[in-house]
Amino acid sequence: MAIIEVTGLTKTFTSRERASGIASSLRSFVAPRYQQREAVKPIDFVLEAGELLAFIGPNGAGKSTTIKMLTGILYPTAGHATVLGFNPWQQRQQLAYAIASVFGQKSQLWYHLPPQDTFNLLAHIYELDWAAYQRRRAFLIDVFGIEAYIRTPARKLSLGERMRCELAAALLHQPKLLFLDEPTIGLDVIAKQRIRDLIAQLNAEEGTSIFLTSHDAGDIEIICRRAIVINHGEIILDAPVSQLKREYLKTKRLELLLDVPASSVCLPDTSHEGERWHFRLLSEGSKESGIRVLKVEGRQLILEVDTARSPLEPIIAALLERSHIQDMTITDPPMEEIIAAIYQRQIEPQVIEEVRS
Ligand SMILES: Nc1ncnc2c1ncn2[C@@H]1O[C@H](COP(=O)(O)OP(=O)(O)OP(=O)(O)O)[C@@H](O)[C@H]1O
Repeated sequence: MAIIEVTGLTKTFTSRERASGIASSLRSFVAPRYQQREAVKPIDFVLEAGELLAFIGPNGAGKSTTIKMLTGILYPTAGHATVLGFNPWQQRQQLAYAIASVFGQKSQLWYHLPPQDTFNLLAHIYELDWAAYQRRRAFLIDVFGIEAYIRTPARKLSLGERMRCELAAALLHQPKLLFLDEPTIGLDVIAKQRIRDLIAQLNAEEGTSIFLTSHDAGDIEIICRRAIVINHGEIILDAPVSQLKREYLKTKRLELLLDVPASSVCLPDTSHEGERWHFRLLSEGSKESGIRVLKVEGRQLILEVDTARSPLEPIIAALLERSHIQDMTITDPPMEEIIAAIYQRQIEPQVIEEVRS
């Protein structure tokens, strides 16, 4: 069953051009000039019940604008959408009882109140049956492991503790659809993993559909099954996350701080391409190993590893044979790079076709 149906949904913002200087300001006051920005071009998609969707794209792509239209905060310029059978901008109040949203960058807990008081307030706002609410609250406190924090004012909680409370608060009224905007931003590795596990558990046990936006490729890989990629207001890819992983999320970035000069443990091959060198892991690596050196500076070494061709463990083991690793981080490529790769992949066949014809 489809819970979100979007056809030709469009949003164009019109804003007044601001002039600098008194004369120009006066002129623009008398004869204002407007500029238009197409934040979301006509987009179409359907989300089925129980799906875990990543709605991703670089800064300014149109993600928040789309979410705002789907939650009834913004009127679209054109197009249609139904969310759980409601027209979001005409039936915003009814829709609010069936959905929830959690923003990593914006707390929805009352800042000076302990989460427990916020929970009680939300129970009144959502007009929940008090006995059912208490059972639900006890269940969420247990699942989210937040018993120790719910009597502490939200402002005194760590970001990870607060995010768990935010999620619990959003789920009190058992929404069928949860919008998550950067739910793990600023969290450490352990806290991120905890939030991701909880979201996956929620989907598996309660069938809650997830509409997630994030710049963290880890959120997308671990939580979601399907990804819609939006850029400049247009959907450029709608594919299973497994395909995205296979084709675009296959590299990891390995940043190391060694106790010896990085150049002494790696031998740049003579066949380097521009700024990027092929990497010979002394006797073990080769050009075909799927490893690229991105930076060799002092004791810092940054590698990009195609994990489908070269697992990380032997690389780390080989480096440990030659040096002590003082610090190490393993990250996913930035979202901007993933989008650039998607574009390149889409443009290449067109270019080949154009050259052929
Ligand atoms: N109220 C507004 N008035 C004018 N332009 C706006 C308004 N809100 C958003 N925009 C513009 O619309 C475009 C899309 O913005 P949007 O916030 O949807 O992007 P986003 O994908 O959510 O980006 P981010 O990842 O940075 O949050 C941007 O160019 C932005 O400047």
